[in-house]
Amino acid sequence: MSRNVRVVGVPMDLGADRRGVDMGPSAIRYAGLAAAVEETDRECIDAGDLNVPRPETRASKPRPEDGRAKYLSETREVCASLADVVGDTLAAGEFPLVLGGDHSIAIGTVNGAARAADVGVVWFDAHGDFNTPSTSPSGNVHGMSLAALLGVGEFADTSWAAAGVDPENVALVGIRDLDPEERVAVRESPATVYTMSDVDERGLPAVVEDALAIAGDGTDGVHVSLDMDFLDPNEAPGVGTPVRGGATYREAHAAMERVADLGDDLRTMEVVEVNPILDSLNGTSELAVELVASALGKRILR
Ligand SMILES: NC(=[NH2+])NCCC[C@H](N)C(=O)O
Ligand SMILES: [Mn+2]
Ligand SMILES: [Mn+2]
Repeated sequence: MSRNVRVVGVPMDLGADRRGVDMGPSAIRYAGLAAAVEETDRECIDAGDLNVPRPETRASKPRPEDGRAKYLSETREVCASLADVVGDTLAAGEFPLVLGGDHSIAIGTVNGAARAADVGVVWFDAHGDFNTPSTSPSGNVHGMSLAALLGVGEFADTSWAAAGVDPENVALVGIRDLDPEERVAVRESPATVYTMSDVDERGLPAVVEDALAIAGDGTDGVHVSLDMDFLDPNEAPGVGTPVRGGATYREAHAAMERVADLGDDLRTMEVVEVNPILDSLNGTSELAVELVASALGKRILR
C-alpha cells in the first residue's frame, strides 16, 4: 500500500450521546498524525473536516421520519458527503483515512469504499453497532451503523446499505457488550463475530488473521473500522462508551500489524470515537496515531 494518504476529518457527534467526540479529528491531528503517516513513506494530504450540523442549532423538533433514531436525517446527509469524498479519493488513486467523530460515520466511509468495488469489512469494537431504531435502547445512531450499512431490520427499506458489501465478508473483532435484541440480530447475521472470549482462547493475531481472510475472500479490498473502545479503557480512556476487558496496547499493535500485511488490499480505514474531553492528556489520540502507523506498515525495526 504505497498510495498517498488523504485524511478526512468528520467532527460528528450526532450519533453519540456526548458532545466532545466532535473534537476527535482535531485531537488526532494534534497528536502527530501527519508526521506518523509520512514516516511510512507516504505523502499525507489533509483534506480538512467535513461540515457537520451542530446539535444546538438544529431545527428544534426531531424529524418524525427518524423514528427512535436521534438525528437520523442529519446523519444521512453527513454520510452522503463523506461517501462522495471517500469515493473520489479512491478514484484519484489515494488512500482515504477517515477520522471520527462517532461511529455513525462508518455508514459514509463504507458506502464510499464500496461505490466502485466489492469490499469486506473488519470492525474492531467492544460493541456490535448492530442495533436498529426499534431495538436500540439509546436511540444513538453510532450503535446502529453496522446494521445500517448492511441493511439489517428497518434499514432494509432505506438506501443506507452499501451495495457492494456482502455480510459474509464482514467480521467483528473484540466484541464484549451487546444489547439484548442486538445480540439476536448479530447471531442471525451471516457476519462473523469474534468476541473477547475468542481472543482469550486463540490470541488476537490468530483471530485477526481469520477476520481479514473473511473480509478479503472474493472481494476487491478491505475496509478497517477501528473504534477506539476496542481497546481496554486503561489504554484508551478517551471514549464515550468504555467497556472493561478490551485489547491491550500490545494486542492492538499486533492486530494493526496484521492489517498492514494486507498491503494494497487495505482499501480504506477509519478511526472513530475518540473523545478528548474524556481523555487523559490526549493519550487516546496519541495511541490512535500509533495504531494508524502500525496499520500503514510501521515496524519496530524500520
Ligand atoms: N460506536 C459505539 N461506541 N457504539 C456504542 C453503542 C452502545 C449501545 N449498544 C447503543 O446502541 O447505544
Ligand atoms: Mn462502534
Ligand atoms: Mn464501540
